[in-house]
Amino acid sequence: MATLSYNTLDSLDPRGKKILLRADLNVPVRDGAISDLTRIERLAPTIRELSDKGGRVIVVSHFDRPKGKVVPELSLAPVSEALAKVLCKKVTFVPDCQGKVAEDAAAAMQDGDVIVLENTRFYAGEEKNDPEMATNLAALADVYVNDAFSAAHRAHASTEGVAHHIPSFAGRLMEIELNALEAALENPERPVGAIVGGAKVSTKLDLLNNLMEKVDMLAVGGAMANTFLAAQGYSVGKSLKEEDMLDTAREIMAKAKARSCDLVLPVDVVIAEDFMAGAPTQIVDVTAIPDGWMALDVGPKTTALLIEKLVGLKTLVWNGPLGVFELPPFDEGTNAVAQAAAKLTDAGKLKTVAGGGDTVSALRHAGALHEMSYVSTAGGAFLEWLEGKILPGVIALGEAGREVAPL
Ligand SMILES: Nc1ncnc2c1ncn2[C@@H]1O[C@H](COP(=O)(O)OP(=O)(O)O)[C@@H](O)[C@H]1O
Ligand SMILES: O=C(OP(=O)(O)O)[C@H](O)COP(=O)(O)O
Repeated sequence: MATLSYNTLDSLDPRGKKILLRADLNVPVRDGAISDLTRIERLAPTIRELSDKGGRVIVVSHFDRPKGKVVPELSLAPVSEALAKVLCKKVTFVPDCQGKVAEDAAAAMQDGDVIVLENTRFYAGEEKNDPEMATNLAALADVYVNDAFSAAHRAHASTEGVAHHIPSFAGRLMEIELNALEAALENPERPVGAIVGGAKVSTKLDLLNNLMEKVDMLAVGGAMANTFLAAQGYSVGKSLKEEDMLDTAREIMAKAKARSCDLVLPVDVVIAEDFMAGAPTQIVDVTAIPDGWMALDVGPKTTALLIEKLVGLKTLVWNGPLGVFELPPFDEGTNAVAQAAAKLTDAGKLKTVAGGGDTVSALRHAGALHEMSYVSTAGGAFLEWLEGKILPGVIALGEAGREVAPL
């Protein structure tokens, strides 16, 4: 868990400066409405500080994965409205993040103003870390502040490239996340267990390889588990799985055996034919998922097994819900395990560090959020940090920041 030096807001006088603030406004959405405000609430103090001190705050963020195309449903306009409500302050939405529209909006700002630019991932250059896009973003501002720890594992134009052009600083949330995770997990009390679930199989499955070296128990749930079940030769019906990653899953299973890491996979699942509330469900062993059905939650035997495993741990890290918690009854596994973790934490028997946009939402849904020892806004970034990687967005603050003349 390496750390790097970086400038913080303590060394920035924001007055009169245009500040490009990389936030993570990738909030969970359900039925078209924002279902959890945690990322916005955790970001708000940085914006308030910069704006109250006379900075001109240009918020930039991605939202979901539009893959370089303009997808109107993935506009940041509604998130900008939610930000204004949390800040109790006028926030102007700007319908582009580079080019004339963004340049004019930045040029018209007064001290203390806050604007939100449109989704950076509407441009393919964002995820390619295109130098031209990074230059365009940097040209909007005098300084760059990265407060998006949860996107710091992505080397994108707005998280990495831009820091090479203008003086760069870590925002307050970035600072808090890095310090809190280090304090909680630098020398964790063993045994350490990890629960990894959720749906971002292609980006998270690979990192289990390294994570396994850091933990004594690794439990895999959610859609992530389906790939492991398929890799074991079980049919998973039409469950979400990653065909390309079956070999990686096999590698991870073999490595767990060789390293005596306790790899816990579901033994039973809750299945449905349709992805909707009220659809008929069944509980089946993982060996008996019928064609045309989907595993949407861990089953009761798996839930009991996971709770039993928790009792033997001193430290738990958790990213990714165990099922489609947004759609009851597929929230039951996540709820039960979260409540058990909360109880053990409350009793002082377990330290729990959980993170991820949807994980936070799931823990809140389970009524277990406030018992966690630390809650990070980050999921994938948190897991990569835990692997021992220095995240590109953090490296850029430490090293690229020194390539440009200081203020
Ligand atoms: N078995 C499953 N099949 C499909 N989706 C699942 C399954 N289990 C969990 N999910 C979904 O995973 C999503 C969260 O995954 P992810 O984005 O990786 O978590 P986080 O944002 O906390 O890092 C949730 O929207 C949830 O519905
Ligand atoms: O929601 C996020 O990460 P998370 O789902 O791991 O918590 C971040 O906004 C990063 O999003 P990405 O995984 O599409 O790059």
